Amino acid sequence: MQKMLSAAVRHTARSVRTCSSYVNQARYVFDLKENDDTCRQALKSGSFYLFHNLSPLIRKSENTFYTPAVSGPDLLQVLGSCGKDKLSLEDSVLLGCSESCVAEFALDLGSLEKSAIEQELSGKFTEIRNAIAKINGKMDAENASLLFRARSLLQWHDSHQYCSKSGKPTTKNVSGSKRVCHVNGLIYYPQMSPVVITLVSCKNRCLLAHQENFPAGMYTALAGYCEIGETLEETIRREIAEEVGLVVDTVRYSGSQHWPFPGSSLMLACQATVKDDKLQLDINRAEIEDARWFTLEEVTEALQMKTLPSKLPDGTLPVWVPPKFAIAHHLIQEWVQEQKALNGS
Ligand SMILES: NC(=O)C1=CN([C@@H]2O[C@H](COP(=O)(O)OP(=O)(O)OC[C@H]3O[C@@H](n4cnc5c(N)ncnc54)[C@H](OP(=O)(O)O)[C@@H]3O)[C@@H](O)[C@H]2O)C=CC1
Ligand SMILES: [Mg+2]
Repeated sequence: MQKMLSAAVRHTARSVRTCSSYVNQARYVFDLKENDDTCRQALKSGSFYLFHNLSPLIRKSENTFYTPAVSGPDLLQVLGSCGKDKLSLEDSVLLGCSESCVAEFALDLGSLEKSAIEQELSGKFTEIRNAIAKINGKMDAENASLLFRARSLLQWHDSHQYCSKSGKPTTKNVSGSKRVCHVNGLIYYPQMSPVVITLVSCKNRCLLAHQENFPAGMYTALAGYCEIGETLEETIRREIAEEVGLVVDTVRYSGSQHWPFPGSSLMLACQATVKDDKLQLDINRAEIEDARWFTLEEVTEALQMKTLPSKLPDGTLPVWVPPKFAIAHHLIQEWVQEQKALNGS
């Protein structure tokens, strides 16, 4: 979280203490999570990212988009004019802290009237998933990952209002790092599901798939939820066999990303290969609409394509891959770069 905010969005934050190193920042955030009084104090000088029913407030500045950080006093003013009695700063959840140790929070203003807040704060509450194509490449990647974290946390709190054992309401601590049932003492921590996303390749071809619920023309690497008891490698092996009928030969970890759609997932991205005498696909149509082997040239072209490209003269859409926000894009790009390095181009 140390460099989450661009200079453009940090202007309203007031420095309250100095965090000269990443270790200091991490320990400050730990303190905020553990200590309700420290966190309550930090709310007064913190900066706030605002949402409305999980849609973040986004501002446009020339050709870029960003989420404005609103100061505590400014937010109190907005709440004062738009519905102070319905919400307080303590309904926020802690996201982390800036390099100068200003605590950063997210607050969902879904119980207030949207347009009045948008007008007051000169922004628009925008459903992130629908806006990805529009803001692709025009929003700082760190800003996007801050939005993903905030959305997941707010959604988790919204759906964990009651204890699954006692059925009674749960209460969040001030930072929102947990919820507690005061009847039986059960503690709930924000959860996420591990998901593997794998780019299967064989020499100079890689496998991309299209699902019915994807936007038209979008192809991506194969993904699937980890089942309880599985290792990462076992999930990859099972998902690839289930979805396209291939047997994975080698697996290499590539990177990870938090992904807040539809719930909170930790996407674990891997490169996998299959043997070149076993390339015949047997597509599971219940899960995948189409899957194909693509050449390096085809994938290079798809990477350069804008999201939601225009139709070709024959009425079909060219193949395109997920935008830079998605780890799938980086997985595909990594494979292209490795192939080009192998070919010496
Ligand atoms: N960031 C990125 O680059 C990308 C992210 N993704 C994400 O990866 C995720 C998984 O990919 P997908 O191919 O759909 O996964 P799967 O192939 O595992 O299929 C999804 C189905 O698995 C079932 N399921 C099992 N466990 C869970 C769980 N913990 N949460 C939700 N559903 C579960 C659901 O079935 P049922 O509804 O029948 O219960 C769901 O419809 C998606 O949410 C997608 O958004 C995908 C591609 C790229
Ligand atoms: Mg899948």
